[in-house]
Amino acid sequence: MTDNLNPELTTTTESTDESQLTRANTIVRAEDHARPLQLSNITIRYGGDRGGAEPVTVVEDFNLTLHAGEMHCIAGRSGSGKTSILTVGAGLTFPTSGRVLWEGDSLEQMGDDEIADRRRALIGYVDQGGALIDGMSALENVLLPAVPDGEVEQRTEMAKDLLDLVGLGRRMRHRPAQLSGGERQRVAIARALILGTRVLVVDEPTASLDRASANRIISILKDTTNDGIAVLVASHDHELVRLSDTLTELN
Ligand SMILES: Nc1ncnc2c1ncn2[C@@H]1O[C@H](COP(=O)(O)OP(=O)(O)OP(=O)(O)O)[C@@H](O)[C@H]1O
Repeated sequence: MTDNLNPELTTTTESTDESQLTRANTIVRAEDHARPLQLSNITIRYGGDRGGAEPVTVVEDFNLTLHAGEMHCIAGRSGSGKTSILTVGAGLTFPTSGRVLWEGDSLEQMGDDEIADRRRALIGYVDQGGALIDGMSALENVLLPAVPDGEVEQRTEMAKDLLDLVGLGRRMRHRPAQLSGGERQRVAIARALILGTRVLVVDEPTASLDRASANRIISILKDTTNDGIAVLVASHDHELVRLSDTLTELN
């Protein structure tokens, strides 16, 4: 794929200025663009509240630096903590201890509103199954993240381009029920890229897909990294593991 999935990214990385302005109006140093996501000494523990379920430590002292233009795969058996790490990295949940840094800034120093703003500008999250809204077309689903900022009109061409790039240019008016599992997953990936994402976080994107559909998803994720986007993916798919640039295997 030679087309650029992320025009905003090109604009910012081509600049030689030491500091750059992101959509969230935050000054980001150039070197921090190269490491959009870092997890430092992350421990995730669930339960243990008074009267609650038994405590379970899922992840202990976990470290990861995700680089721009790289696909990192978190592999491991079911229940090993892959989704837990993805949601912590995306700032959707908080670790029990440790630090999450987005472009060099620690989430500990941010309030809820700033985390939400920064997440919208930085991260596209595709959850397991890539849930879409049933009553909306593929195009409307892709444009959904642009609704809160009133940017639907301005992003419509980009949404069409993204659907083209994931091979669904002729299915824009189709609703999720009219698409296959792999096609729905591709719409979900396009939707996660619509705001000019620099980090694409994807949970088990090839689960329950046949080999051909799974390979198509993998090649879209690889193409995404060619545009400088960092991809963090949880998967036990051998082909995805093989094609990732870096790998963490959880026990
Ligand atoms: N909110 C929660 N409260 C208690 N336990 C939880 C919670 N969320 C996850 N867990 C437990 O933490 C462990 C890790 O879950 P997680 O979903 O991160 O694993 P996973 O590797 O993504 O699994 P899978 O491959 O099956 O999706 C599991 O044992 C799960 O039951």
